[in-house]
Amino acid sequence: MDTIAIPALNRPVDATVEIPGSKSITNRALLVAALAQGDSTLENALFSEDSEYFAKCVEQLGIPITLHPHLAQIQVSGKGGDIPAKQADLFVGLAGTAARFITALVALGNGEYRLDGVPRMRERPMGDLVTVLQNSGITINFEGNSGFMPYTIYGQQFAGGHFRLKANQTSQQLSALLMIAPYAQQDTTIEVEGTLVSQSYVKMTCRLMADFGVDVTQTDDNQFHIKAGQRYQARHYTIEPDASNASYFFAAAAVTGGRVRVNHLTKQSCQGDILWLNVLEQMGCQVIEGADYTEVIGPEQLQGIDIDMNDMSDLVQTLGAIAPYASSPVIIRNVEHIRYKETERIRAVVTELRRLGVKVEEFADGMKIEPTPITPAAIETYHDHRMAMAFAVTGLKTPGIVIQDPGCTAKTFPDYFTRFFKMID
Ligand SMILES: O=C(O)C1=C[C@@H](OP(=O)(O)O)[C@@H](O)[C@H](O)C1
Ligand SMILES: C=C(OP(=O)(O)O)C(=O)O
Repeated sequence: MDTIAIPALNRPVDATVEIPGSKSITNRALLVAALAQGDSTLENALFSEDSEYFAKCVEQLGIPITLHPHLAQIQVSGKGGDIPAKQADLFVGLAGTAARFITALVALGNGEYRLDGVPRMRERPMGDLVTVLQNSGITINFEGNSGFMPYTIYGQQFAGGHFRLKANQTSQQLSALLMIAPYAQQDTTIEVEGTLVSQSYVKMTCRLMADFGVDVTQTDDNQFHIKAGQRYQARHYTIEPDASNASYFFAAAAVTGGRVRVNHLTKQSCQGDILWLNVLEQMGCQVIEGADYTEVIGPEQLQGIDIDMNDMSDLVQTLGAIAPYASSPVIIRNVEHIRYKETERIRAVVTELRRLGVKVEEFADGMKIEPTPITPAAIETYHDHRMAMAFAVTGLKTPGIVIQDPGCTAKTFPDYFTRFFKMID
């Protein structure tokens, strides 16, 4: 297996970086542009496994897509809600957004659509979404366990109506239903039953829908109404840099007492993970906001923090990876749902921190990390891009840290290590 050795720096980083487009915005924009009538152009789109699987699925459904990777541009020729393909065998890799959003998209078609992913994708929750589709009259055949991929959906223009949906393991199933609902046969109301995790991503969904001309009415935190007959408008759309992927670069400034500027990303971002800047401020960093950039300046000594990360759970690994360098414990709470992501993330972070000799206590919904001197080790990444990207930052302060299978960053950030090494050049 490939590995990358991270060279420890005995100086602060001092760099300005560009981060590729947001995965979450790219895949939402691909979906709504596919449903719009006519040509949309997505600028600063992400080119990575997650977005490429998504684009390929949309194309297989008969909606033309032209990829211009060198321009970071994608053109989508939307079919106004029509799904031309009557049959498709679709593969989503490990992309949770593709799995959930494409499942919902094919429910609008009139045909037979088989969906599958990598083995871990077959374990990730789909059940609450497919139950709503079944309750609306759509037939789904599961090849293995009920509620999990692989399955075949017999689409027949989603009926809409009133549904209850659980969203305590992932918010993506709610986002998926919201985005197809304008094309349902009747108005749709979705009532979230119990806890809604990752709320910031649902806000992002409503924002993208509004940007493409569709309204969602929210009567309270858990009730969403979408009028049938609304239509997305094709348009030119510029995608923000990925705030989750910017977190590693800001973290590099934080741990080395250095300075990192990320261009084209500001606190006005529609991505919940922009809250990472507040986390770093609370840990002692200085954040400078420019008109079209944000800069983080790290302190001499990071402080610990006690934080609910439910709304920014993709950052648990970033915080976990820098936590041992804080002067007091870091406590991460309310993220039980990260056990269902690319890997069982609470277990993965705890295991790898312990491999580095760090004192960590695991909770059902988080962990407590004590300030501990680190013993270098080879970090296992469990096919999870965020394990590789986050623990590379740990390696900037302790000589001898090695990242196994660095290629797993291809999921959302194929040239992460090129940019990471440029930052410390
Ligand atoms: O809707 C989205 O784009 C996402 C929602 C979050 O997932 P959960 O809702 O499963 O927490 C996040 O972890 C994922 O990276 C992207
Ligand atoms: C959880 C993630 O991805 P997804 O759920 O979209 O596969 C992620 O990118 O950290």
